[in-house]
Amino acid sequence: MKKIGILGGTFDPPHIGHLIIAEEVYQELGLDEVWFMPSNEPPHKSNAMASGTDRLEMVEAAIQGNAHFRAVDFELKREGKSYTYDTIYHLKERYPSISIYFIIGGDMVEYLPRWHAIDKLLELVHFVGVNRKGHPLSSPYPVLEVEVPLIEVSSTDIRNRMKEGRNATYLLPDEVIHYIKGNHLYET
Ligand SMILES: Nc1ncnc2c1ncn2[C@@H]1O[C@H](COP(=O)(O)OP(=O)(O)OP(=O)(O)O)[C@@H](O)[C@H]1O
Ligand SMILES: O=C(O)c1ccc[n+]([C@@H]2O[C@H](COP(=O)([O-])O)[C@@H](O)[C@H]2O)c1
Repeated sequence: MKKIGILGGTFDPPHIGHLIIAEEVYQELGLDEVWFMPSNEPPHKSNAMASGTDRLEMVEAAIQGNAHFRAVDFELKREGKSYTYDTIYHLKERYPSISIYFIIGGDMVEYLPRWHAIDKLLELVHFVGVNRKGHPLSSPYPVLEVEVPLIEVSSTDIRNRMKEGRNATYLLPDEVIHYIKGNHLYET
């Protein structure tokens, strides 16, 4: 059975926090691949500023050159809120012989009790929690814990910097900054 990590997210935009946690979990758990999966509409927060197409392009730009990372558009093809249970249910039908490690930051670990169909979802995936500043890992659910270097970066902070014309160099790959500037994202 292939061990596939899935990093679901809004990726509005993708940043080094996403890349570092994906790589750390890949190494630590000996995964075969990590799939970066942008959501269509995030279940628990307001919709992304950038379109699904732009977010997928930015993810592709961010992971280029890494042979074990892949961008997948499963959720972007589905209308409405991207509940993880719905996605994984269909994925399991399509790829019956993969073992899924769903990677989430500490903020999402805290939120797990409120995820849609969480009990059924727990039967389909292994959750992997990584620490995030302000969100030490603790959960009533079985979550594999992987310790990562604390990177205090968020998409919200990057969008704010972009809007204010402030520098975001090194917080996200140059290729993503280039895409953002070329497509006039996050200017208002
Ligand atoms: N710096 C970070 N450290 C650890 N986990 C992170 C970090 N940034 C994002 N994650 C995790 O990556 C996943 C996808 O995150 P998402 O795309 O929503 O980015 P975000 O920076 O949290 O966005 P926003 O600021 O817009 O809420 C989530 O599980 C989140 O917890
Ligand atoms: O299914 C749910 O109820 C659910 C609730 C909150 C978050 N998620 C998923 O967790 C991942 C990270 O969420 P976010 O909002 O930080 O991008 C993303 O794949 C979301 O679809 C899923």
